[in-house]
Amino acid sequence: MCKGRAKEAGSETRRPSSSSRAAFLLSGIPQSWREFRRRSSPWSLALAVSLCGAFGFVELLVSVCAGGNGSIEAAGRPRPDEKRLQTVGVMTSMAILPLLFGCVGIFSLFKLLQCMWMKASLQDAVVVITGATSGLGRECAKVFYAAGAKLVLCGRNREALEELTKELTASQATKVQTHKPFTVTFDLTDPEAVVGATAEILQCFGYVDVLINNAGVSYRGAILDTTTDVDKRVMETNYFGPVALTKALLPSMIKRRQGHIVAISSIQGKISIPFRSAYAASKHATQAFFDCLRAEMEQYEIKVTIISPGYIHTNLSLNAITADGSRYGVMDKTTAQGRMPMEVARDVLTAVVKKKKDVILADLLPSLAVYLRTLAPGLFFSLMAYRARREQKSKNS
Ligand SMILES: NC(=O)C1=CN([C@@H]2O[C@H](COP(=O)(O)OP(=O)(O)OC[C@H]3O[C@@H](n4cnc5c(N)ncnc54)[C@H](OP(=O)(O)O)[C@@H]3O)[C@@H](O)[C@H]2O)C=CC1
Ligand SMILES: CCCCCCCCCCCCCCCC(=O)OCC(=O)COP(=O)(O)O
Repeated sequence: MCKGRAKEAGSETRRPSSSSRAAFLLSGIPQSWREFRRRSSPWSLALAVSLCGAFGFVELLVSVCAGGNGSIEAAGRPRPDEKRLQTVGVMTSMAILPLLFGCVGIFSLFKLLQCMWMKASLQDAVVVITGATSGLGRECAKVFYAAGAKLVLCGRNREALEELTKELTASQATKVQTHKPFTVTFDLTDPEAVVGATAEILQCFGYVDVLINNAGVSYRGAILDTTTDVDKRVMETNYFGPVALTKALLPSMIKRRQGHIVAISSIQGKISIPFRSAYAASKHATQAFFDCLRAEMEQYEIKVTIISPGYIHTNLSLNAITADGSRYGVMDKTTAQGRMPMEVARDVLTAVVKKKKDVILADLLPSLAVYLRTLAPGLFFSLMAYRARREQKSKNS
């Protein structure tokens, strides 16, 4: 793609006509800035800013050493401490800008290096993503694909997985070497299917480096109205399925003494809110299981990351199941106002690369709620009871 892009840009600018040159000159600062940014790599920008800072700083030192002495001498014979004070004053007032430039430049260079290193560590890594047909899983597929990972995309809907594969291989917006993803279709609630799928997954590349347990379903309902079948279905999808898949893939990871298991949990794996009993229970169980797994797997050098996002703008509420097992089918306001799944997927990638153990990806209020639950449980429970009464009232009216 980079080659393709360079060609396009080259063909546009190789022989600019006088009218296009004039148009470029007249197009104003915003367009020129955009053009400048398009043509210059972030590396050269960061380097330029650092050099500006370094150059400014050196020039300042020279001028203070040379010019500073002259002016002080011309003004008579100042006392040595007066001279020192003047020099320090000039230095501090004039050094701020170049220092700032230097710091920004060095910070940008550091960030770019970090970004490069992060992406490089995923080059050719075998990454399995469950629930890749939709929402966060789909966006994870895009960011890991763009980082050069060898993907195994899992889901229940074969066509959706094939469509995603086509979309990924058609997009070439990456400089790294990419790989055509494999797809494995299975239902996480079917234990036999999970066993079969594990064999298929291992056949794709022979091993797995990263398993992202992302697939999940949410739930809306009052405990008193909810059938146990519904509780089981949510637990099977969000807990027993991912646990079975993880256990089935672990022996091959242990053999290689290498592997990384990721569980996409939820803020609701840390706090429970009313009318989400089955969902919150499944996510609390996820948190507990993968915390235990992390401890047990350390000796085999297998990493475990639990990610607990707040609301994300996906189909989760639409696909949620209700007390009687039917599809909820409503895009909740909280979901619609959630973070963009692409942003969250990037944070997932960062957490994987940095081998984080436990990550909360939520706004301030849900994050504070987690602390409130621990530090002042009584207050938290009262708030949740109030919330339950309020929601019940609005449902009844
Ligand atoms: N959206 C949000 O606000 C938040 C989401 N999360 C978590 O993020 C994860 C992804 O959800 P999100 O993208 O939001 O929701 P979506 O409903 O958009 O995606 C859910 C994915 O899970 C798959 N899935 C559901 N049931 C099964 C099953 N029985 N077997 C196999 N695959 C299944 C779906 O596949 P299919 O196409 O077959 O239905 C789909 O790909 C979930 O674990 C969710 O709990 C966490 C916090 C907040
Ligand atoms: C010190 C002051 C603290 C104030 C805390 C007040 C408590 C406010 C309660 C906030 C509750 C936040 C709930 C967040 C839930 C969430 O983010 O869930 C993520 C999901 O998994 C979404 O699934 P759903 O199906 O429920 O849409």
